[in-house]
Amino acid sequence: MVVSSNSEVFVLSRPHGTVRGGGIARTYTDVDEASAALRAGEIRSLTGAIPFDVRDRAALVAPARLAFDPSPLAGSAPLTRRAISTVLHPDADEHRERIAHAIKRIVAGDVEKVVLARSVDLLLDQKVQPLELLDALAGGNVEHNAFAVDLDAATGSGSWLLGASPEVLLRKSGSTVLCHPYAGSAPRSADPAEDEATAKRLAASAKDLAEHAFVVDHLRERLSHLCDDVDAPSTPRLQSTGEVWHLATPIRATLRDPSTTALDLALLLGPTPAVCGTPSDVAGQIIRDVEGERGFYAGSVGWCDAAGDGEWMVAIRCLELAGDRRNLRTWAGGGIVEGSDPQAELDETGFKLRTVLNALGIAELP
Ligand SMILES: C=C(O[C@H]1C=CC=C(C(=O)O)[C@@H]1O)C(=O)O
Repeated sequence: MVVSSNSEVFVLSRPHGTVRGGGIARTYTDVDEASAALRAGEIRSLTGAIPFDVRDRAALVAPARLAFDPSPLAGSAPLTRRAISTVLHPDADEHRERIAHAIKRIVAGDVEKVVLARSVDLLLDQKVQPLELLDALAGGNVEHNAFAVDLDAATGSGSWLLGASPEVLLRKSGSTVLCHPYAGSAPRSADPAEDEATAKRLAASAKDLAEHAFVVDHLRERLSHLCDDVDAPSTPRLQSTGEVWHLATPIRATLRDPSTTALDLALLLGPTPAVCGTPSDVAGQIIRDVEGERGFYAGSVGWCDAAGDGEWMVAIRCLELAGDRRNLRTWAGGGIVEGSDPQAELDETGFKLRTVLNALGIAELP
């Protein structure tokens, strides 16, 4: 489809700068078609979102303009919306049961890790505009990470995907590929001593280290198909957002063919076991059976230019804002491994949901 519009359709704010896509030269719902058009030089760049299940409709746009600003978004204070209706999918009891069942499948040897998520539908008391919410998300993130993607190419309903993901699926520049996977979580605390103790417990938690290792192993293996010198430290580092402590590993690799595009790398690497599981096919099937369609949650969001350079984030800590600008859905998931505890995993979805709720100014869910 060839369409035209002058407005902004994509913004990605990162500590090293902000990328904006404006105007629409072409839209693509098929990732392979988009990737082929980019490689054939038919389009100069691509921005947008890839769904969790790559067979679903993507929201990719060849923008009329792709602009780079060397600063992240300054961000704004949180908004002051209230939720006048809240629906949880599923409720707490059912989520614990789903986790207990997943642990049984792991013990039975069917799967090693599976990431189970739940979602929350909110109706806001007042409309919120996508770029206004983007600023609030950027303001609430310590590194000013935030993204906003117009999903209209896929949904035709004027919806947007917005979030403040800390997790870099990949950043590609020339022949260098950087990944920064996150897996393993604990809540931040307002009490500095407790916060530090929580972080230390996370860094030493055998269950979280195992959960993390599945992601690093997957990335090493997938990168080795296209890269030499895949380099990752053997022990993850602690990283924090305002709401969550995480285990994270910086990975660096060198492409054998520097013309490989960032979009093709995103398709090769994602969805990683940080959002799906191990083995990927079995975990993906369990997720589809248990949760149904995830849409763009746990897919990826990013951009790619004519040289194939670009950056893609894992689409977590995010929400889909409906065309009416008052209805939205947000998600949170957690990696389930053999040592997981259903109540602790349920609590983890609670503190991960805070990223989006804090930006909206919503204090508590029922
Ligand atoms: C799947 C999510 O987080 C992933 C990223 C970091 C830590 C995770 C964890 O500890 O389970 C998840 O793998 C989410 O926030 O919805």
